[in-house]
Amino acid sequence: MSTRIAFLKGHGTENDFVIVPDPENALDLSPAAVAALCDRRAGIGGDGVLHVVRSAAHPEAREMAAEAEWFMDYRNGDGSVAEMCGNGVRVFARYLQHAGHVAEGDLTIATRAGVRTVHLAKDGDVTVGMGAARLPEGEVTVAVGERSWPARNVNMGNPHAVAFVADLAHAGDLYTAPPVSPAAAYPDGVNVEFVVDRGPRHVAMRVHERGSGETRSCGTGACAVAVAAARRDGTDPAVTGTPATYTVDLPGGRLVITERPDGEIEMTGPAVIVAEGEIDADWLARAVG
Ligand SMILES: N[C@@H](CCC[C@H](N)C(=O)O)C(=O)O
Repeated sequence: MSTRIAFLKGHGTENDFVIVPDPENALDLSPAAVAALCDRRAGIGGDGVLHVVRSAAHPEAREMAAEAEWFMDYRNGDGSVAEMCGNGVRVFARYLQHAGHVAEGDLTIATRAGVRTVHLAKDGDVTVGMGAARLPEGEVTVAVGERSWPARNVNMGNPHAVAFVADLAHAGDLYTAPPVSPAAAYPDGVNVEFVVDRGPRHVAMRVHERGSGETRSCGTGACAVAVAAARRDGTDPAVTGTPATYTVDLPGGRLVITERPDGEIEMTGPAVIVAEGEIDADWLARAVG
């Protein structure tokens, strides 16, 4: 009988992930293996993989081991590595609780963007301290077909271009990545958000994610959108001295984002484990070729 690899499936506002627990970092999770797992027809299906590794066992996380026992080794659906995933970190925390590694309450998780603090609430929602946004200087432009928009360059550990549009349909089918210029502003690629207003401090968005295509939600994207909206609306907490809270509606659900005067951003939303099972290691080896 062939070896089995444990997995779970989870999502946060329908941004869905294959969760692969591998505490000692024993698996060879190549880009091709990640892409095979995320394949929605021939694999399990997901926007990305949450590879769950003890920080002490991963070369990229060893230095964070004293602060955070677990490292979220996040991979996009095409197998590429990303610095951070906001929905992913909530689902990662939910998995740790589900597996009995942590209890309800506060915990820390190591990511490539640094250590993140997480609160697992009794009501089921998960709040993540997402750190502060960086706002690189310079104009960027997002285009779809004949239309183009000025966009805000926001870095949440990973890169975003946020464009306010009149209608979310103007983003088109998002089958391919919308061009962002100048390309030099994003040497490692970019996640692109299209945003419309729904009411005071209430917006809706669609996203094209680097390495995954259009997804039903993006946590770092929602944070980038809230930061851009606060600058546009004159509610920048660093200027007003008052926290700014935005409700962000996504195709897959709702996230609530608060930015504080010191720049720290908190994101609250759901995180759900939907299934668990075993991957046939022979199948994975064949799929990788
Ligand atoms: N869906 C995620 C972001 C995942 C990484 C992104 N595609 C990138 O390459 O930066 C989120 O919820 O933040």
